[in-house]
Amino acid sequence: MSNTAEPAATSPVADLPASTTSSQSARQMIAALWQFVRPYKKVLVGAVVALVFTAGITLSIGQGVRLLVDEGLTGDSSQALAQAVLVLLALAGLMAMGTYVRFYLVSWLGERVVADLRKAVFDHIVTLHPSYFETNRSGEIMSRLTTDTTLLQHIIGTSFSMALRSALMFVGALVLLLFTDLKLSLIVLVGVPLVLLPIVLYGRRVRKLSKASQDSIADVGSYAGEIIQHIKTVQSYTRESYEKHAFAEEVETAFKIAKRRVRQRALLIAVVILLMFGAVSGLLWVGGNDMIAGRMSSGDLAAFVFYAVMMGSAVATISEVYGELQRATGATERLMDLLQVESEIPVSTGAASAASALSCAQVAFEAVDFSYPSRPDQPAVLGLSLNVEGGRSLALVGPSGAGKSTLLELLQRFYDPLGGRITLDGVDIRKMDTASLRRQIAVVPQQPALFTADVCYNIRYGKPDASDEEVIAAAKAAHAHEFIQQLPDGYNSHLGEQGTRLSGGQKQRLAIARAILKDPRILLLDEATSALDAESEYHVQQALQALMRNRTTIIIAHRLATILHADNIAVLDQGQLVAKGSHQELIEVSPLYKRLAELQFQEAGA
Ligand SMILES: Nc1ncnc2c1ncn2[C@@H]1O[C@H](COP(=O)(O)OP(=O)(O)OP(=O)(O)O)[C@@H](O)[C@H]1O
Repeated sequence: MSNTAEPAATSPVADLPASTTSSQSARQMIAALWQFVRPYKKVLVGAVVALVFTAGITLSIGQGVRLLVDEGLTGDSSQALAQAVLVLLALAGLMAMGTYVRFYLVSWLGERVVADLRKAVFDHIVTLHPSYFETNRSGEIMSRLTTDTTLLQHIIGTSFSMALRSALMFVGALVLLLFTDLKLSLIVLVGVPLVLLPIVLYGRRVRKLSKASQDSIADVGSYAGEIIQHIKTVQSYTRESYEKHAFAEEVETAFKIAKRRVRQRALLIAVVILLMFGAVSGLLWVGGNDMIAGRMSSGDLAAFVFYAVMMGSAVATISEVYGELQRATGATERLMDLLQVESEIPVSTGAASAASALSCAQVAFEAVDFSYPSRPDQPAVLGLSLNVEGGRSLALVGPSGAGKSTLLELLQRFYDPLGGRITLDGVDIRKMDTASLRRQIAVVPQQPALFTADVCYNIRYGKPDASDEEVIAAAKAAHAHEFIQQLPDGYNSHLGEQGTRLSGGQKQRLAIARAILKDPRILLLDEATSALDAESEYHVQQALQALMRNRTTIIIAHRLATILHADNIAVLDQGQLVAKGSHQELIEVSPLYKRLAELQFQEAGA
């Protein structure tokens, strides 16, 4: 009956917004969670049996107390006392056993269900279309994976069982009270609604504040995340004290909201305690008088008070757990919402037309229109038609914001065009299986994405089952082998978070090695704009030449050398194709190209 063993009051996670609609969303929450609990029905049954068993034992302890008082303490025989104590000890032993089983099974269930839920959410997240992550802050998605699931773990592993146990205790204690003394029981029955009323009323207020509190905690988290991510910028502009100040404000706002919530909650607890002990005192007064008048034994009164306190603490526990269950409703809702987001671009449709059947890997953009979901009124690509023959290379040039990167994103189907279509060997890429389409494409981005792992892992990302020899061969072809060998642990050298321990040119060459290992039919290159030193540049160029051979290649070209080597050049401006041809042709027909080329020549000359 003690609710100190598993304190319900504070979970390590912040308060989360609770849903405003009450019992309906609670039912939905249980229905949603049930899908995850169902596979472990046996454990659940075991836990419930243990729970009922321990509740029964706890209730019978009241009878033990009665025996102890009547037979042992107020009787004369020490034999009777010994017997009563033995009965109590036996009950305690059984309870310890039952509690062990209950605690283990229930906590196991909480951990297991949350582990499954986390996996389900993550599995779903990695298949979502990229624009989802533009409209939803990554910090918020992370907090669903960690904070919301941790809260649910607490709820399933602790709060549910406490609520159920308290409900059982409440009913059991009530029945036993009625058997022990009808008049006193009626007093208790009048007292209980008095205790419940403020709980329900105040509970609502606390819930509203919880939502505000959670939102401000999320703000604090994303603020800190951003600062840590850009720590070098913060320090180089010596903005530390400004950031400290701004962060402190966020934290203080969160504190103020939390303070209001805590005050309401403290008030709630105080009122409950006051009412509960008021009721117990009333009971002792009436029952004590009955005992003095000889209408009740002292053991009966002791048992009665025992049950009344048990009932009271059951109600108190439910009041605490109630708030948590409300918060869990919010957390579950958010997780289920996330699970129900449908990817606009399915990763694998199982469609018949597999890109693996590509014959020459010819890429064509046909009257493509596109604007990003976050900027629907601003076209990023407008009526663009462009053709790249299989095995040939096309350089995209144009001022910043012309839509060059967007074309590469569309071709990888991170977004779908709003008008027109993109075809591979004449087949609309929307009709292809997305996974097999992407398997045909390798990208070497301007800022290569490296994972917090070693060199080998990062190169092998292009082909997870590649042998060590294949990895080394790819690194050699990418002109990366020499510098990798000079790293402290060669191919096993750890690269630090996002590959921070490598130079720009080295990162690029790892990305090229990764692409070589993938051995794609189509290659998308976004040349680094940052100037590499002559030697790095030479190595990167060599590596790229090797990689481009016999592959359909689209390059966002910033370097003159690349532009001159490309089979064809497309000039883009404001999402439109303004000219296409060879370098010589374009110099003559496209003033924009001429200007861009002159700038390049000047740079190259310099
Ligand atoms: N995720 C996005 N959400 C909204 N708008 C975007 C997004 N990415 C790019 N844009 C906008 O789309 C337009 C085309 O951008 P894109 O990145 O394709 O240009 P770019 O030619 O590759 O430029 P750069 O050479 O500077 O990389 C720009 O106006 C840009 O602001």
